[in-house]
Parts: sequence; structure tokens; C-alpha cells
Amino acid sequence: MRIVTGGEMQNADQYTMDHIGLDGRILMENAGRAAALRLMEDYAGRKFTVLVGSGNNGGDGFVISRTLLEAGFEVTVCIIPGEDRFSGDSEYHKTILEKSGFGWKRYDREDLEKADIIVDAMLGTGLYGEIREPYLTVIRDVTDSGKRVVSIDLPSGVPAAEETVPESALRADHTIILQQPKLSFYLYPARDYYGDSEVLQIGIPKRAIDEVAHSHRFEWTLADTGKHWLKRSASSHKGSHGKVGLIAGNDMMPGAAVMSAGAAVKSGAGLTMVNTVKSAVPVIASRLPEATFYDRDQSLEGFYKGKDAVAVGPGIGTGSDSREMVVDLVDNFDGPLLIDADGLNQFGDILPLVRNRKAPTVITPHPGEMAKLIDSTPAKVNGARFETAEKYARNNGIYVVLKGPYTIVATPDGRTFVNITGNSGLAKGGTGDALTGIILSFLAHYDDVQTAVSSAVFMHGHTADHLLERGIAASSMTASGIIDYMETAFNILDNMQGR
Ligand SMILES: NC(=O)C1=CN([C@@H]2O[C@H](COP(=O)(O)OP(=O)(O)OC[C@H]3O[C@@H](n4cnc5c(N)ncnc54)[C@H](O)[C@@H]3O)[C@@H](O)[C@H]2O)[C@@H](O)CC1
Ligand SMILES: [K+]
Repeated sequence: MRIVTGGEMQNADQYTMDHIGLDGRILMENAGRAAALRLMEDYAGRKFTVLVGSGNNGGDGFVISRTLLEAGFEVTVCIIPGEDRFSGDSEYHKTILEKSGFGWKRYDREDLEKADIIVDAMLGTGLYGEIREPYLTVIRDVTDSGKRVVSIDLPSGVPAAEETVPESALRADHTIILQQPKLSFYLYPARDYYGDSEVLQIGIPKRAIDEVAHSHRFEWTLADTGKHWLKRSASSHKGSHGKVGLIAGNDMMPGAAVMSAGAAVKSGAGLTMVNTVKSAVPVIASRLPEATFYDRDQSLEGFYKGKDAVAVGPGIGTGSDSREMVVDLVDNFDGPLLIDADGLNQFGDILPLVRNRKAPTVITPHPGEMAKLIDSTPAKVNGARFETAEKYARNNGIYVVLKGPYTIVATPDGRTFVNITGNSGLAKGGTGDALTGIILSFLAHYDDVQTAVSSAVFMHGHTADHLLERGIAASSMTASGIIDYMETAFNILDNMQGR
């Protein structure tokens, strides 16, 4: 599903009207009706106060009010600006409401008290700048009322794009997003303002969205993962499932190799070879008998030769030997290369070499590692996650997996895929190593790099989500637990119908 900014959504509305010929008033009717039907379903018999702003978001509010009133609900329709502020499609639906025999009134704080549910149709994608009066006061009143708030399209005051969210924006309990998810839905703190959310279609043709959206950002869903899922054929042998090489672990961090190699094995790699220090081999082998080993003191070429994909980084330490291995791989390994964790230390210095690679390069930084790469801070990276990942991917011709809630996969050709699985149980040491193992295995399996990486990120979170559903507390979740449970989570994809 395509993710849009407010500007792109408005352009899609405009394209639909101008080039497809579907009237804006019809779109508004569709939007309001879809939202009202959802409200009726969720809140049968409850009393509503609908807060109507001066733009088209307010126009949706008039349609919602009329639809609820026609269905016999008790609704107080409150306009926030003066009556003369309404124009265009919104004024049209205000008139339809009036001619249908229903009234509206100017907003009064007491109107909030009468309601069980407050519908916020004040500000949507047309928001610009700081929130101004009278909305500022109304939002404060709504917050103070403690009533359940359902926002239409966006919680009022929350920008649709990757921008700072004003403290004074409205925190909704539920947001009915119209037609396409907006970018801010995938960003914190904005996501917290949305509450529970869903996207309702209002009849804007897909063509209109595809014509005007320049950003090429998409959600990567279960359906996407399922569509590309590689099922093992009965006649396959270990060589058909990829030979992967993993450079991981050292004396002090053998666990990182256990996690990443374990995840590679469990996610289907045919042969997993671990390049590590000799002294760490017994520890890793005792946990993972399926892996084979390669002594780190031997020539690196002997290790990567013949591998379908190689990953370097988890627990290798930040010494000069780590850097040398990364440089050697970047320069000489001609297959897909994944660089993670300690492998990313000083990665910025070797970008000219990276840009020269013909085979794909994938990096998997968390915001702290990303900040180091661009000489910034984690807060700044998180304040511009899309922009940061997209720019770095495009400028350097690599795939950037920027980790965090809603992990972003940015491709060198300017597309972005947002992951929607995972939970707070993943915010723990070792889970990144597990992700590296899954991506590595998928890189060896799939022809398309973005499909491999997005599907791996999806499955990592999907497995953690299943653990949560099974009653494992997020605080007790471990990387090993996730790796163990992959067999069940993967089975669901193996058995998914309709692929
Ligand atoms: N035909 C269309 O364009 C459709 C639009 N739809 C709705 O229309 C919304 C977008 O409509 P608009 O573009 O009219 O914009 P909005 O209705 O989101 O907001 C514009 C209004 O808010 C005021 N405003 C903007 N920033 C403000 C601020 N910081 N403080 C106080 N007031 C501010 C403006 O003066 C203007 O009156 C969508 O979110 C969606 O809900 C849907 O009805 C579908 C069809
Ligand atoms: K709103």
C-alpha cells in the first residue's frame, strides 16, 4: 500500500477531479459515509459531538453528521470557525445537511460534555504551520474533557509528513485514515497521537495516486511477503537453498555469532559457514551443530569464494582487523554483501569503494549507528528517518535498513518499504543479530534484493508478534526465543493460501 504526504494526497484528490472527472463532492460524500458507517458499527446507541473545521476535513464532518443523524443517532454538530469561512465542497455539504432538515451550532465547550464520542473533523492534510486559534483552545478543551476522540484522516494538528509534532496537537483514541496512510503514521511521536487506526477507502482511483506520488513509499505487508514467499520444493538439496557466509563473534561476543548463524539456519539457508576466532568455535558449535566454521586467521578469499551471500559484523569488535575484512569484502566479494553492527564502524570512510561495487550492498544500522555514519545524533536521525535512510541509500547506491519501530528499507533506486510487524520485545540485545541472519539467508534465496530484505524484516517482527500473541511478555522476549519460534512463524507462510 502506498504511503503519502499531505501534498501528495491533495494532488491525488485534484487529479481525480480534473483528469478522471470524479467530483470532489462525491469523494467527500464517500469519505464521510465510510467514516460514519464505521462509527455506527463501533458506537451503536452512543451520543456524538462532531467538531467541524473550516476546510475539507470539516466537510467530511458535515457528511458524517448527516449520515449519523439520518440513522437516528443523537449528534451535536459544532462549527469551529465563523459560518462565512465555509466554501467549495465543504459549503456544499453544509447546505445538504441543512436542507435535509438538520442543524448545526457554533462550538461551545459544553457541547463536549453532552457527548460520549467526540469526532474530530477539524484539521486534516491541509494543516500548515503552528496550530492557531480557535483550534488551539478547542483541542485543549477536548483533551481536558477526557472523552473518547475519533479523528478523521489525521488527529488535528498532527502533520501528515515527516515534521515535528506540536505538543498542542490532539491525541486521538482512534483515527479513521482516508484512502492512503500518511507518512507520519510510521513515525514517533506522531504515531502515538493516532491511537488505534485503520485506513478506509473513499474511491480515489489507484491511478490517481500512482500518477502524483513522487515519493514511492510503500507498506510491506503479509500479502507482499506471502506473494514472494519461496517454498522449498520436494526435489531440492542443501545446495539449492544457498550457501551463506557469516563473519561474526569473537572471544568476548560468541553469542552474536550464535544468534545470527542460528537465525540463518532457521530461515532456510542450505549451508551456513561461520567465520570466527578459533577460541569461539566450541561455544558456537555446541549451540549450533548445523554450522560449519572457518578460522578467522585464514585468508578471507577462501571463505567468501563460492558463497551466495555474505554478512559481516555481529560481535566482531571494532578493531582494525574488522575494518580490513570489510574493506576486503567490499572490494573483492562479488555477491550480495550485508554489513551490520561492528562492520559499520568507519564505514563512512570506505564509501567510495562501496559505490564502486557491482553486486548489492545492504547495511542494517539502528539510529545510533546511522547517526555515526552521517555525523549526526540519534534524535536527529529519528526526527527525519525517511529522509535520512532514503538519501543515504540513493547517494551511495546501497540498501539501507534503518531499524526501529517501523523499520525502513530504502533502495538505491529511490523506493522505500516500511515494515509493519514487530513489538517492543525486539528492543533488546541480540535481536539485531537474529535479523542479520534472516536477511543473509534470504539474500541467498531471493533474486530481488529488496524483496529479500523486506521479507526478512517482516518475518523477524512477525515471529516476535506471534510470541506476544502466545502470551510471552515483551519484556521477557529474547533473541533466542524468537529464533526458536521461527519454525512456527515460517510455517504460517508456507501454508498461506492464495499466493
Ligand atoms: N476533495 C478533497 O479534497 C477531499 C478532501 N478530504 C478531506 O479534506 C482534508 C484536506 O482538506 P483541506 O485541504 O481543505 O485542509 P484541512 O481541512 O485539513 O485544513 C484546512 C483548513 O485549516 C486551516 N488551517 C490550516 N493550518 C492551520 C493551523 N496551523 N492552525 C489553524 N488552522 C489551520 C486552513 O485555514 C483551512 O481553513 C483531508 O484531510 C480529508 O479529510 C476528503 O473529504 C476527501 C476529498
Ligand atoms: K482531523
